Amino acid sequence: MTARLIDRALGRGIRSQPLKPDVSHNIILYLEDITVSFDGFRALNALNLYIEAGELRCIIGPNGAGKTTMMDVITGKTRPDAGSAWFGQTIDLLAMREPAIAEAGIGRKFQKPTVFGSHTVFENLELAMAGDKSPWKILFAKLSGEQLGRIEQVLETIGLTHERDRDAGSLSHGQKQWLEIGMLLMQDPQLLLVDEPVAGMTPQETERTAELLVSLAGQRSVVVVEHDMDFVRSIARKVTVLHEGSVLAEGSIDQVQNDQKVVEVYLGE
Ligand SMILES: Nc1ncnc2c1ncn2[C@@H]1O[C@H](COP(=O)(O)OP(=O)(O)OP(=O)(O)O)[C@@H](O)[C@H]1O
Repeated sequence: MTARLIDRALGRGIRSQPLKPDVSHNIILYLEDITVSFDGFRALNALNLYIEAGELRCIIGPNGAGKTTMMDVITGKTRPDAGSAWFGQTIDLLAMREPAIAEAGIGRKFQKPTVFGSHTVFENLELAMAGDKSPWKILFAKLSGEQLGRIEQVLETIGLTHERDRDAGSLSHGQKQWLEIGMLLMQDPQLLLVDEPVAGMTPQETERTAELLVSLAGQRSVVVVEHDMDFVRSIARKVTVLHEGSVLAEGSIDQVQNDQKVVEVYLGE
């Protein structure tokens, strides 16, 4: 068996160490010919999508284009009828369940923040570090210097250092969203999927979120699904437009906004 086949076999099988994506070809996510049908209706239709290592990609598309379904396939929530999904060169996402996919390094931020309101910002990050260990154990255990350092680093990244002792429930909507991104960062994901991050945010919060997402890319890949075109313009280098379960256009925001097919799809909404 070649090394690649052994790696692939490991991706499917029992393992003692968490898998890390092999991005030696500079691609962190491969979706190829992914089709998902719901009662005969194709939510995804032979979708092909490639995300580069360190890239910040925005996914746009009219309602029902398949954006959520695509995220569901990547995270293992929905099984496609056909196609393949690889995390780097060696990790076969379609052979894994949701927790194993998260553990391999794919984090997903849903639209609605789900922080623990009666715990402080700091404790929320501590709890996020626990993974599948008992939350009580983590809250009452003494943190190692390394763990403390990681929490402080994440607090800095999400701009909540000065709010560390505040109950998460008393944060603004934007701050809660950043805390939840911070909770995902505690698991050090290599691919972060973010669903409509600026919905309901003030203009200042939106601007801060743009800076945060831009700062996260590079060390990891970030895929953002967003309807707010001004926001997309402010962060994206490359935009993918989905329509009827396939890629309609891909390129810079100017390229896709001037693409006749894209104009027709949005005008026809
Ligand atoms: N569980 C399901 N059962 C049946 N149909 C579904 C299911 N999930 C999604 N669909 C359909 O699949 C299509 C794609 O839905 P999806 O939610 O992926 O689109 P979207 O691009 O995320 O849309 P929006 O921007 O409105 O969130 C829609 O027509 C939707 O009604």
